[in-house]
Amino acid sequence: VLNYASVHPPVHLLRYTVVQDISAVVRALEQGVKKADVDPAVKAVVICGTNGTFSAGADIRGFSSIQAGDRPSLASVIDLIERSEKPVVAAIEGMALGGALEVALGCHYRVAHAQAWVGLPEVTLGLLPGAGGTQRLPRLIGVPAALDLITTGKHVLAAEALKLGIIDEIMEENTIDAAIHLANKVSGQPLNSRRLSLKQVQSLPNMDAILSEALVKVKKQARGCLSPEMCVQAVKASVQLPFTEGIRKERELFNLLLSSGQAKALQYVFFAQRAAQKWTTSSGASWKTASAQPIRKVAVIGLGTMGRGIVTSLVKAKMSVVALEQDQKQLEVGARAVTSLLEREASKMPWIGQRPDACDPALLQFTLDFSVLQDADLVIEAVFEDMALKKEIFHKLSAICKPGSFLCTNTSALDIDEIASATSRPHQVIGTHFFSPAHVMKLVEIIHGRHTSPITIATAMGLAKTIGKIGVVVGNCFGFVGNRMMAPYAEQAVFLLEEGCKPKEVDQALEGFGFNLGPFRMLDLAGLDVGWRSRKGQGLTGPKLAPGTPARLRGRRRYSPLPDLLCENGRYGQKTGRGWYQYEKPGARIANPDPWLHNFLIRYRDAHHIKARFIDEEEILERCLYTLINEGFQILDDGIASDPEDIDVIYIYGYGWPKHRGGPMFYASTIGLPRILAKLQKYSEAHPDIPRMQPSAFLKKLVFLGNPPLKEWMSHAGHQSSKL
Ligand SMILES: CC(C)(COP(=O)(O)OP(=O)(O)OC[C@H]1O[C@@H](n2cnc3c(N)ncnc32)[C@H](O)[C@@H]1OP(=O)(O)O)[C@@H](O)C(=O)NCCC(=O)NCCSC(=O)C[C@@H](O)CCCCCCCCCCCCC(=O)O
Ligand SMILES: NC(=O)c1ccc[n+]([C@@H]2O[C@H](COP(=O)([O-])OP(=O)(O)OC[C@H]3O[C@@H](n4cnc5c(N)ncnc54)[C@H](O)[C@@H]3O)[C@@H](O)[C@H]2O)c1
Repeated sequence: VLNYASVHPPVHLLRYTVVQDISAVVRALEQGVKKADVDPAVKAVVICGTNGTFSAGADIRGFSSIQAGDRPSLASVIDLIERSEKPVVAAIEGMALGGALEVALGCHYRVAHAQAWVGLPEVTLGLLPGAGGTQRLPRLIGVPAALDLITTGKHVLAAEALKLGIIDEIMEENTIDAAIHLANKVSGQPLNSRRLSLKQVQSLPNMDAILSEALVKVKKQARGCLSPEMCVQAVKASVQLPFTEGIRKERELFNLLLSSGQAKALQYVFFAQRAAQKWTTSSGASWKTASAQPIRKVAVIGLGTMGRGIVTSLVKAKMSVVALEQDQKQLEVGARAVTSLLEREASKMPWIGQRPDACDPALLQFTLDFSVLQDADLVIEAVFEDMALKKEIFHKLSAICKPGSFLCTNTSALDIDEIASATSRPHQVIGTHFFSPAHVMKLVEIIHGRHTSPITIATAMGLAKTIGKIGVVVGNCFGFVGNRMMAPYAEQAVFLLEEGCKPKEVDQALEGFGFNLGPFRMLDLAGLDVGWRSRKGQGLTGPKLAPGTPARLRGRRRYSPLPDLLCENGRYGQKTGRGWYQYEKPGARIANPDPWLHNFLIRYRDAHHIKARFIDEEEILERCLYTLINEGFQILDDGIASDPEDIDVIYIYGYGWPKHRGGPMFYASTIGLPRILAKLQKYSEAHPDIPRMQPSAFLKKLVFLGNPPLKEWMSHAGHQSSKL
């Protein structure tokens, strides 16, 4: 809320706070500007924020209550600012995001502190800059740069903003004084050349191509998310239409997005991600009371698929890292892989490559010697998914590492308590489950065992934040949250192959839904051997399987041996160049359908007397997604996740669930729980041997209670005390 307006004669200073209720600020800005306009003692106006911050833009929570016809609109007040006959200067400290940058674009001059940053992040909230930003920015900095900022929502620092022409001056200190000085200096000068609405967008010979290429690019990346495409359309309007008509088009597109379910979903994710940082446990420990210990040196054990990505993430965050392997050959392979990942990352971020301190080799040490781990503040184990091996390593670590060291495991599913039992410090043992590829994926599931201390949880969460990841605290059970839900999803995908689908058909349906990768491409990337090892560990296949067990049954449950058969044929996915697809060579990324696999599936169905049938996209989606969601309800009821938001954050940042669909639990709430229940009932009747299709008791209860909104679900959960 505009909380302070004081006169620094002859400059009128308008201050407003960080995140604003649009209507209150808009009203206050309107009054302030009008007052300054009519006061003959005022020669110029400076608009600034409080406490070193210009503004983070509109209050996102307020969007749900914006009514058509809300007056005065932010856009009209920005017009008022621009039309003012007295120069208006924006003094930007901290950040100017969204509507705040739009206010600054309405000002005649913009001065920023060197540490300030600006951006139009609306696209990430399922919207577009709705107060003239899509029309003024292209007029100020040209179409290509405006498209880049508006369609990605990226923030730029003052120096870059100056280069782009967004701001006029950078100050090392005292931005407001500098703005007042500038306002005094320009007072009385003509303002038309400073009014962006009067400017033409700079014409370019290849403008049509720029706009159509931008459209193709955003459509390809958006996976069904509408806002980037609408942003391009709005910028296109700035090129093709006069300012006022462009503004009308911007408003039309904004309203369309505002009323779309996608904007609601993306705004839900914004808050869910933040809520996930505020963890609590049933013992009363929480983010408020537990403080993270400083972590300077981290050791990573195992430089396979996951270890190398984890090391890369740590080095990128400038942490000192020791990486350990089991033998010289693996160490060399791992070291080469890390080096190449770091080089690739540096080439993606040239500004890092230019910094002399970037990826300092002194920060990274490769070793075969466990004793080097002695002074590590925190160790992350990423060896094979094998309980005996992990326990052996944790036993060793417990003896070698200094008493304060935290011991983390990257296990995908194994019991944290059992791993901790191999140490003399179970309170310092925790799961830090990174996702593949670990240098890219944002999620780390933080799994605490029965004895894990609050400080250990806080430290693991702190480490995740330091390296730019999103930690979500979950309870300990087989597969935790993400993989426990992934199991019925992947199981359905394989059952669909048995029944007649091809991997590509299943992947296409789920990629069409918006996933980064369909289940088979994802499994090939992660490595089929990881699941195989786990199934062998559980006695579902391999030497521990009781002789005479039918190939497609485990107990009375349907089982598909297809993934095991692939592994027995040496098909581990991308790493071996063959999996559910074929690849040009081991490690190559482009998945091509493999005739061998299709023939293999035909022979498999014949051998098991399965009659292939046509399965439509609706059935593929419902069976894969609704069984996953069903497990999510079970997880909530068991207290393994503390709320649906945590599950959604896990799925968006760990499994490539399309953000504009808000995560599986949010998606379920938009479909309606009665429909999910009815479909699960239908499929479980058709497949009584798939217990994971039987609707969870918690889902049934919520439907019985009248399908309450997601925010109320947990008040009906069955568990007495959270396992978290
Ligand atoms: C600001 C950040 C960079 C800070 O990051 P940091 O890591 O320091 O902290 P947190 O992220 O943890 O945040 C702390 C705390 O603050 C909450 N919060 C942050 N930003 C917002 C916000 N914008 N709104 C609400 N709450 C916010 C956050 O949730 C945390 O609290 P919590 O309790 O959850 O822990 C970072 O937070 C950040 O990036 N924020 C988002 C910034 C952003 O996206 N800004 C843009 C907002 S959208 C906008 O400005 C839209 C404009 O284009 C204006 C459009 C005007 C529309 C008017 C048109 C109406 C049309 C209606 C139809 C009428 C028809 C007619 O009249 O004709
Ligand atoms: N691959 C994935 O997508 C994925 C995702 C999340 C978690 N995980 C989990 O991460 C862990 C590692 O999986 P991965 O896919 O990286 O396996 P991987 O087979 O690619 O790599 C394991 C590495 O550990 C090394 N190793 C084995 N024993 C060792 C020892 N005694 N000392 C030092 N190094 C040793 C191996 O040489 C190998 O390089 C597993 O627990 C797995 O379940 C895997």
